[in-house]
Amino acid sequence: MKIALGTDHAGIRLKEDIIKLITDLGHEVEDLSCNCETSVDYPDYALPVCEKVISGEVDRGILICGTGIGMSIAANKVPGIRCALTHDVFSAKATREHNDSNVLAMGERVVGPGLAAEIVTAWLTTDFSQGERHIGRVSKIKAIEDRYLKV
Ligand SMILES: O=C(CO)[C@H](O)[C@H](O)[C@H](O)COP(=O)(O)O
Repeated sequence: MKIALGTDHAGIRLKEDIIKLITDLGHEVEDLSCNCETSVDYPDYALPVCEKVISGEVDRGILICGTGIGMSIAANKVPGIRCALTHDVFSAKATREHNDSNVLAMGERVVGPGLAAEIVTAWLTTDFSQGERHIGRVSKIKAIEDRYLKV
């Protein structure tokens, strides 16, 4: 798969480890993160990653900020993005199986590099279950987007 990665200044320290991990798992990384530790604004890094996912240029996106919260809020404003803010391995698997999440958000101030690696590995190696109930629920998320896009 092709994975777009975006971090702000508060997620930058996890970046190199995550790039190496994704590459070691056999995937390609497009790094759209900030390049420095000066303060930047997370929506500016969430949006390009989400646009790549929506356009199909990449298969999935990973976003890292201090808590993962700002990135996930911004990402979930983009129609078609199902961004999961995830800080444990169980949820990383569940959100792929149940929600078919296409973006993962994590907080560098919340998880250490070891747990972050386990979360990313679980998220990248788990498929959507294709269960009928899950397909129906994901369709209902799309219906909510469609409703508000018409306004
Ligand atoms: O949006 C966030 C918090 O919900 C992100 O974690 C940001 O990275 C964080 O707000 C950055 O904080 P800073 O004090 O500007 O470093």
